[in-house]
Amino acid sequence: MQSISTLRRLASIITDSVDSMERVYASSGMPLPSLDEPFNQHDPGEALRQDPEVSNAVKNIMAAAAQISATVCDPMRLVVDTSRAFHLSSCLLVASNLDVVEILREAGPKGVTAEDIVAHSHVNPNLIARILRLLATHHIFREVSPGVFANNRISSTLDKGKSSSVLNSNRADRFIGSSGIAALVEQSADIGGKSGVYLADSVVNPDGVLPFNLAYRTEEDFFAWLHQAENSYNTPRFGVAMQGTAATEPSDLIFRGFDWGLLPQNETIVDVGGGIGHVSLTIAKKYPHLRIVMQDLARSIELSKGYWGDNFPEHISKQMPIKDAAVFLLRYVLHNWSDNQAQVMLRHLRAAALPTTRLVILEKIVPFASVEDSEASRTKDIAGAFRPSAKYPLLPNWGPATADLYLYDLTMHVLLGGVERTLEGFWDLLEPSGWKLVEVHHCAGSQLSHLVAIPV
Ligand SMILES: C[S@@+](CC[C@H](N)C(=O)[O-])C[C@H]1O[C@@H](n2cnc3c(N)ncnc32)[C@H](O)[C@@H]1O
Repeated sequence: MQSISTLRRLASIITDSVDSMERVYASSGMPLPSLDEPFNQHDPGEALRQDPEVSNAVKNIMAAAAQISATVCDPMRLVVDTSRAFHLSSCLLVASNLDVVEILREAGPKGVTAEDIVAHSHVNPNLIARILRLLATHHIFREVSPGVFANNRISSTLDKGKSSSVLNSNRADRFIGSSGIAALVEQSADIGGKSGVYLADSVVNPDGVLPFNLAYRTEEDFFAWLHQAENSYNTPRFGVAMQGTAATEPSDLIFRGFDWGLLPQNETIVDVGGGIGHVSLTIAKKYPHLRIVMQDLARSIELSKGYWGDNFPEHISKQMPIKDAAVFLLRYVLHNWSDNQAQVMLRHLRAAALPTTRLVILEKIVPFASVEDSEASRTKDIAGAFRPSAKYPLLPNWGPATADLYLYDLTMHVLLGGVERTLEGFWDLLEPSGWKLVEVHHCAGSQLSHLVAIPV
């Protein structure tokens, strides 16, 4: 009985959420983007997903739909299907590697046969059809008629924006100028995927060797390995993949927390581990009165000079002082490292900080999958820290609607021994390193938060 009443409550969460989405879309005079049409990032209907009412409804629908499926399914089948979920990741990698999305874009909505998709390669068309069918079954691509495939809203996000012939003739530059989603997907499914299958071996490894090191038979850490000369394809792909992480976020996310505009003329922002510098470039374009200093490994700095040269040539910093920093910006940096390693870095930054320096961390803050007693937490007095949980019977963290947090967490672990932290985890990291967490900004429509710390 209880299961049926829970099922009804979940179903009504979905109905109520669809009603509120309908209201917002109708009052904005926009249709909801169709699953069957290619994704258009300039469609105002896509931007409307950032509306707080819509983003809340989306989370509720995703969480309730997944919970209904888990409630009604054959549990043995669900657990066996989950053990084979890695096929989805590797099929996505095949589709992206072979530029299937661009070939399908050129073919249009009627689609194209698997034979035509691989006409210029030695790839087996039957196998490609099976690979695309698995993806289409999960709403990535459409099988418009038997053996004929077309893009849909999900698959087309992989579009690198070039013709298939250009992509085919210059593989080295295939990600340059793209949104970064294909690079992110390939980095995740390729190096992340190969590493991930070693998790079980690594967990019981007596020397604690990480999955990445087992998979790639190397003793170097992921970044040192990535920057080796023989990985010249993977290094720029990683840089563009980081841009892809920004493409999955609201485009103004960097301006939805710490107020960069309050920094006086010529103040310095040090983009620590800034990669190609796509985040600080966004800040520099809006606030050209600020100085940006990039700090990263030599090869990343080289790539960042090319990227800034193309996008904002007059603003490239030629020097690397960090003693006068107004802000140390760390986006997706601390999560790469274990607590011990991250504390070493934070202590170095503390030693270089002025009393007025701010540490601005952009990372995901991981909630528990259970109810949290926020009043009992030592982080309860931090301004902006409170974040609501989903209401029963939904999982408090909205279940699979926030799965990216936990997928990132394990990605960081398998590659680097890194970790996505809870808010208390950040507190415990910062406090012994000489920093006090004073503000948190959770951003609507995003899992990425701004955490602001001051030197103590
Ligand atoms: C996950 S990426 C984040 C890049 C960028 N902050 C962003 O948000 O797109 C981590 C960055 O840390 C850099 N990194 C790794 N080890 C480093 C080191 N020892 N010194 C400086 N940077 C390092 C990597 O090259 C990479 O660009």
